[in-house]
Amino acid sequence: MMLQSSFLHSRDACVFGSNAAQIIQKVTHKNLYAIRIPYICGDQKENILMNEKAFQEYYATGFSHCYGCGTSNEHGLHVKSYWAEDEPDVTVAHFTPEPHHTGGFPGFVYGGLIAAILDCHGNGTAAAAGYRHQGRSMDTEPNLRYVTANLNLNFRRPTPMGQVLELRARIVEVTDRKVQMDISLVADGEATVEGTMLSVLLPEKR
Ligand SMILES: CC(C)(COP(=O)(O)OP(=O)(O)OC[C@H]1O[C@@H](n2cnc3c(N)ncnc32)[C@H](O)[C@@H]1OP(=O)(O)O)[C@@H](O)C(=O)NCCC(=O)NCCSC(=O)Cc1ccccc1
Repeated sequence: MMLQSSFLHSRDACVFGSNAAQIIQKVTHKNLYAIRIPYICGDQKENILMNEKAFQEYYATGFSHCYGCGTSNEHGLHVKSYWAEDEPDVTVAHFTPEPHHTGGFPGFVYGGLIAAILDCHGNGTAAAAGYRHQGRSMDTEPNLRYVTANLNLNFRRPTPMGQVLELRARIVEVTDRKVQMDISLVADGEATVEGTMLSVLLPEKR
């Protein structure tokens, strides 16, 4: 089977065996940063993860306990963000809500959870954008730490449970201190939540 990049984007694709191995090879060879992990099924998923580090996995230990995205928080949501494959200023993360993440509206996701995961995706994106702005990779010192200064969300329609949700951020402006983004949450190919976010770089001493 020919490996097409569109294949990697196909929403419900489930890749097994040699196809998954081919994808891993391609990822390693081209050093791609964004593969849609939820579209890969089975044990091979772990192999893909090993080849690609999420923005949050670069956070310094002292900053890795965030409830939304900290790799060291065993009770956390573990949002993991990556550069999108074909859009240089766009990042993506995927999140599958658990049954207890529902809101008061049965069958739909709790809005506060949506805000939390978009917030973490936005701050991860800001960090990645900040390093890129400084022309260095995320594993170099000093660490750049961004916090939310402003988060505006419009909940356009209810977000359904029981499926992988895509979190997206588009970088609008990067300065030495701030990263402005458009953010959205996509379910079933449709944006259910859209908004903007401003992340501000914390001074090193904080
Ligand atoms: C640090 C700061 C955000 C900014 O204060 P300072 O350091 O004194 O800096 P200063 O005020 O000089 O502003 C700098 C620039 O920014 C601009 N600007 C600022 N605000 C706004 C605004 N609202 N709207 C628009 N613009 C605004 C301001 O005009 C200026 O622009 P300029 O350079 O002149 O063009 C402070 O207000 C704060 O600590 N807030 C609490 C943050 C917090 O607790 N967040 C939640 C916890 S984080 C979390 O949970 C998520 C997470 C997940 C995963 C991983 C990581 C995190």
